[in-house]
Amino acid sequence: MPSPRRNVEGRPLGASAANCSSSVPGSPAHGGGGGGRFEFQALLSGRTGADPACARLRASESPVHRRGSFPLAAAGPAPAPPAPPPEDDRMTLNPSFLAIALRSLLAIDLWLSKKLGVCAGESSSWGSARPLMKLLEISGHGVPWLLGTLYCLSRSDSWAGREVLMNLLFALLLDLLLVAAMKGLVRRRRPAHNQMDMFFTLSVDKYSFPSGHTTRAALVSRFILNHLVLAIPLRVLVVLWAFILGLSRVMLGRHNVTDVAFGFFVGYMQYSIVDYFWLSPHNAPFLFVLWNQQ
Ligand SMILES: CC(C)=CCC/C(C)=C/CC/C(C)=C/CC/C(C)=C/COP(=O)(O)O
Repeated sequence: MPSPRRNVEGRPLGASAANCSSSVPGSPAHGGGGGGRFEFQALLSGRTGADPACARLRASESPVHRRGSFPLAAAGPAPAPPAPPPEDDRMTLNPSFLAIALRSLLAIDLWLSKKLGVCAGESSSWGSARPLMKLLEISGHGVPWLLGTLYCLSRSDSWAGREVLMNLLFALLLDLLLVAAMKGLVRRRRPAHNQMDMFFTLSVDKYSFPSGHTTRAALVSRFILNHLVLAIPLRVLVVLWAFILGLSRVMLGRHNVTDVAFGFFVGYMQYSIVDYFWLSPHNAPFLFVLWNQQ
């Protein structure tokens, strides 16, 4: 004897639902094999069927409604539960499409990051390039940038130079603060193939999203390009440095690709913040007077 149709929870489907001959692919009547498939197909086709009664029945089989878990094939005719309009369904189904897209992106991210992590260890395929990558790492570290800026500020004898350096210092501190906040909020672990042998880290640096080196590289390079008069080859070099530094984070196995991509975006936007709140002797005279008294 053929076994009755069952929904994904294994409960037998009511005859009324199974009999709804549907033009909607993926519906149980279409042989779609369950509410999940129907949900995805409905999402793609953007319609729930011509017959409102059938649409209501199919909607009641969708996982959204299954959560309420009322048995469709309970003995005897049960009154149909009040179903929300199909528009509501589409609104609640959309997030699962987003979840599928995000999960796929994450899977590609992890796969690509592992493939690109060719300097993650001495025995990796590009392990001999690891010392060079670590040198690049130091070139984008917060400590040399902060100490270098403070040193230049102490040696600067022009107001214009001091103004630029003061804003660079502000930019570097803002970057440290924002990246620490984001890492603490997202708490994404570094890739499994990373060796935690980084020079001078903060406690949040056990997390990887976004890459602090990359935000700094994007911020500092945009800052330099906007405030230093440089010959074209040097400008190209600055952009290349930022790009290679970002790439080296993935090659060293420190980060996934999305940490670095988002890091570039964050660093770029941080410069816009710094530019908007640009400190000058007019809007922050106390800073410049304080510095003059040193
Ligand atoms: C010197 C002044 C004015 C202030 C010091 C402020 C301070 C606490 C500086 C700490 C600098 C620091 C340790 C930065 C961490 C850099 C780092 C390892 C980031 C991680 O980068 P990621 O690309 O791996 O995310």
